[in-house]
Amino acid sequence: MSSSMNKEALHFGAGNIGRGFIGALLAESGYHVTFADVVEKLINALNEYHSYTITILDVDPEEPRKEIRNVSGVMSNDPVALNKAIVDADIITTAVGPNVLRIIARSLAAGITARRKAGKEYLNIIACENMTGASSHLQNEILKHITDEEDKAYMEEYIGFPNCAVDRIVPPVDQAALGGNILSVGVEAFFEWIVEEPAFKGPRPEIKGMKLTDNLVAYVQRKLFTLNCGHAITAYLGYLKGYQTVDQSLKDRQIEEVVHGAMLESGAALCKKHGFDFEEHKKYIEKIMKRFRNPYIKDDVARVGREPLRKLGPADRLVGPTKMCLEYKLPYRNLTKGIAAALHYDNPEDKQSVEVQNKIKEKGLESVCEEVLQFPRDSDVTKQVIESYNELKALKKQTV
Ligand SMILES: NC(=O)C1=CN([C@@H]2O[C@H](COP(=O)(O)OP(=O)(O)OC[C@H]3O[C@@H](n4cnc5c(N)ncnc54)[C@H](O)[C@@H]3O)[C@@H](O)[C@H]2O)C=CC1
Ligand SMILES: O=P(O)(O)OC[C@H]1O[C@](O)(CO)[C@@H](O)[C@@H]1O
Repeated sequence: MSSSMNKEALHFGAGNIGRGFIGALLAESGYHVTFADVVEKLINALNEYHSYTITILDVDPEEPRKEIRNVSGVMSNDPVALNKAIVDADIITTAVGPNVLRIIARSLAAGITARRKAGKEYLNIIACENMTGASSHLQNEILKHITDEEDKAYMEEYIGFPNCAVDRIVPPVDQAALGGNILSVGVEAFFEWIVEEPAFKGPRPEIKGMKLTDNLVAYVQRKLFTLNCGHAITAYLGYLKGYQTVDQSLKDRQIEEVVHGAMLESGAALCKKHGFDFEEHKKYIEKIMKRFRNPYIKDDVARVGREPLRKLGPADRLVGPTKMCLEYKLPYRNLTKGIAAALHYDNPEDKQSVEVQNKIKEKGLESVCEEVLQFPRDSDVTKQVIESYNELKALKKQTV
């Protein structure tokens, strides 16, 4: 560690979660936070103001605004400055999106070599993304760039990659309406950051709001298969019916029923798999429904539904819980409706949506179920998805 008075954190991704959640917790825990990003105006603003404002978008927040101080920025594509930040860091976190982890891995590999040469010891790198095993994935990507045996041994001994679950809704906001600047961010009051304790190397960092667990997979799946699952289904059904935001979509009883039903279905499987108490889990679902309805958060269905190809992946928020239901022979009718709605998601501004639509046109729905969802042809689950897909065609015609 640099010194107990001057702890250094490097956070990749000065976006919504970076500024509104993880970077903020690190700064509030006494770290100087360097944000690495590719957006020059964000980095310039961080280096000009060294602070920014967080507004809590919620009913009666205890503290409506917070000033986050002791922050700066570095361009992620400036190898010299970034390398120095990696060498100086006591902790590194990311919130860049799962697809970008592969890109930052090269710089992290170079930084790890530089740390070894500088005689630095323990470092933990925590990827805070909506993805199961994001830090392990980053570790594998970094290892692809580490060829020197000494570096490999050093990484094994000194660099930890604890996986985590991150939960806080941080949508893009109208920064002018918040009375702020380009760095201003609006967040819901709720947050949960749960990190895999056994994977840390060296002393555990003390970070306000970070909870440690030795059963991380259970918490990642609980969050991904409940909050993100329900959120995605709301977004895809909402888009199909012509709604703009999550809260508008949930005022539609038809949508609300499917979303709630899907979360109960995934919940039954999660309780079987991980031993959560079902009554407690139902309360968790109700709290999430309340968070989705937060009138102060205008979350665009296009943001929540972004990148449907990723969201339709076999371990992700829609297919993942459906497979879990299949494993325990539990019903999954609402989940397949959600999958079908995602397969209908036709937004020309979203590259992955265009890709999915083209695949369906070129190869047919059944092949897409096999290739993307990895459901066997002729299986009951594929039949249910196709049936729901055809039912939703009618819904599409009665757009509001
Ligand atoms: N916004 C939310 O409510 C939540 C998001 N997440 C997850 O957090 C991650 C980030 O999401 P958001 O903050 O919403 O996205 P965002 O788009 O607001 O932020 C991502 C940031 O990463 C930056 N970036 C892209 N390439 C980069 C690179 N090579 N080096 C450094 N920075 C780079 C972008 O310029 C952007 O500022 C995603 O994995 C998301 O699933 C998780 C929980 C909540
Ligand atoms: O960030 P992703 O994985 O694209 O998905 C969006 C989801 O992530 C969140 O931004 C945070 O969990 C939710 O608001 C939403 O369900």
